[in-house]
Amino acid sequence: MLKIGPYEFSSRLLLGTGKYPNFDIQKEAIEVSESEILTFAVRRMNIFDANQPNFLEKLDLEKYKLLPNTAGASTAEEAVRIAKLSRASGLCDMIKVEVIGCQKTLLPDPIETLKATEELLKEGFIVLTYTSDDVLLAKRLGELGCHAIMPGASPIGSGQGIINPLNLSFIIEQSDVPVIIDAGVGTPSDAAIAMELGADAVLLNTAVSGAKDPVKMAKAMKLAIEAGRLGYEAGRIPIKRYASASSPMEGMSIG
Ligand SMILES: CC(=O)[C@@H](O)[C@H](O)COP(=O)(O)O
Repeated sequence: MLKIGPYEFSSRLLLGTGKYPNFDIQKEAIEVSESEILTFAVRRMNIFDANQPNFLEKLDLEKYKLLPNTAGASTAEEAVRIAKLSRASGLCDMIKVEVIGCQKTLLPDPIETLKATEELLKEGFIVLTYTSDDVLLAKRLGELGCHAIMPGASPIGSGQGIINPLNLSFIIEQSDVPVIIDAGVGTPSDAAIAMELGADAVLLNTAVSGAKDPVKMAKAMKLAIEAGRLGYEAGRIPIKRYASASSPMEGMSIG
């Protein structure tokens, strides 16, 4: 089970809701993924105007835990304001902190991310923080008491996969809270590698919504995450420099 704050989930795939070709494909892909947590940018929701299209409108929201995110914020103050707006609208007490420091790379601003996390924890939110793969920053976030740490595999929407597995493994090793690899996943094998490293879950969006067949890719991601987790739990063999026969002859009497 994946445990985040007081909540428990059987799926280890968190899915974004944006950029699908249409709402029917979005709905089908999400269903097939068996994801239980859906994230969306609060800023893109027309919370106060019922006449505007709502990009969650086709979904049976009873079936999912919503994870509003603060995308669009570039300061801690903005992120906190977005989170409070989201909670006031009754969306959820969980929030994904996303404070972007650079519009070209969409990498998070470490200082503002830390500040926003601290403030939102004080406000009683269940805080999941999107961060870079910086090991010490992840440590500081954990010490603050955030409920999950979400280091990026590579820049959002880039599909570059896991650029720094070593840093991610250090983050996973030191963390007392779930580590969710977020952003940059391009293929099912990227997601499987994240899980084999020992991540607790993977959050992705573009790899599914931008695939030629999003529904098929959603299924592939689900299976890859399950396979990666099983592989991690099974324990991989040690890597050896030289060969070691798969059918040893020792103890066999060959005439
Ligand atoms: C939807 C969301 O939260 C994104 O900001 C997230 O980081 C996913 O990134 P990818 O689109 O690269 O999977």
